[in-house]
Amino acid sequence: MSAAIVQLRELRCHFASGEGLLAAVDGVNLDIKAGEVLGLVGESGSGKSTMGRIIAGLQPRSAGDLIIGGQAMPRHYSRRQFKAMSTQVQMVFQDSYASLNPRMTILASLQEPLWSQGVTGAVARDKACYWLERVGLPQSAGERYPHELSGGQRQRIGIARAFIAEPKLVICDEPVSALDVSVQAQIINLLQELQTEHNTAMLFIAHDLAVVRFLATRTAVMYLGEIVELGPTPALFEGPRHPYTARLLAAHLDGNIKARKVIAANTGKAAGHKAPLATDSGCRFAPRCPMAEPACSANPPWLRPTKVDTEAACHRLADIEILKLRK
Ligand SMILES: Nc1ncnc2c1ncn2[C@@H]1O[C@H](COP(=O)(O)OP(=O)(O)OP(=O)(O)O)[C@@H](O)[C@H]1O
Ligand SMILES: N[C@@H](CCC(=O)N[C@@H](CS)C(=O)NCC(=O)O)C(=O)O
Repeated sequence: MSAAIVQLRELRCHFASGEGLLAAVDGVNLDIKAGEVLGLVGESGSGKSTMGRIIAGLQPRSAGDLIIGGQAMPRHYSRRQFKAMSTQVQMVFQDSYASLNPRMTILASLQEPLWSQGVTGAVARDKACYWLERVGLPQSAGERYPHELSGGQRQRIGIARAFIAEPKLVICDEPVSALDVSVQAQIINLLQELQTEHNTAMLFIAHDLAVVRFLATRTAVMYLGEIVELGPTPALFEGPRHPYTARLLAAHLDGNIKARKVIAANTGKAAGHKAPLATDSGCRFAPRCPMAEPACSANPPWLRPTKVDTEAACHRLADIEILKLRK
């Protein structure tokens, strides 16, 4: 069992909203292990980006512990603490402009993470030149500015910039969803190559379940601020135990457009489904769950081991396992 790079313990992030405190992340316990690719899926508004941003130090948490490389992280970082943390954790954003300074050349942007670690001069420049080539760009691109590159090229730079200082974890938040379909696969392949080459752990946030199934060793499913199912990707995709996971997979993987529309109409933001308030009790999925019983709305379920080596937070787990075995 490899060591955990990141440990989340009862992690919470609440935002003030008109109706009260909105629980974007609500009591998440999770380890990200060295060298693993952990997929994070769930509908829009389930708290995936917020969780990624908290781990990357871009969003303060409201409560709970964030432990990186065995060290408890503060809620608010000083400049020095942020620098130290970012040697271990880097992020690739959906919007490739987000990590690049428009006034800096590509070569300078690539060197920035090295400079902040005290690596400068020819050593930093040579490394940047190496990475430019490694992500498939011509050396001449180093002299350009972000707006002079295509979206795909810019994302390659975003990736190079995340990997250049050899972090232990790279968080990818929807890294290809803003790109042309024709370049998405190339970027996914590049991420996979680099992850394997450097044995970097990756938290991979995506709506595209097929991509997560392809890339991730383990997958976590989030629903309204909570992890409802977690486990090895093949087991989770082949034998989902949580009714929400089953529904998510059915809608996305069957390519069933009608089902997808029904789900969209019944889920999260799209349906005006209420975001969870910090005071809500019971299972968050109960109002939409075909298996729900009155008890489901009374107490919150917790993650429990299933018979297929995953964990699911569902009060009806025992019945679901029996149903699955009968099939
Ligand atoms: N800075 C903020 N202030 C107030 N509410 C926020 C803030 N950031 C996120 N939220 C809310 O927190 C919830 C979780 O948002 P988050 O972006 O983490 O979800 P997500 O699963 O990443 O969604 P998507 O897949 O659409 O990116 C949403 O209800 C969102 O509106
Ligand atoms: N003046 C440039 C130097 C850039 C540089 O070193 N470029 C690399 C490629 S990324 C190179 O080998 N250039 C060709 C050369 O120096 O002969 C800068 O620092 O911005």
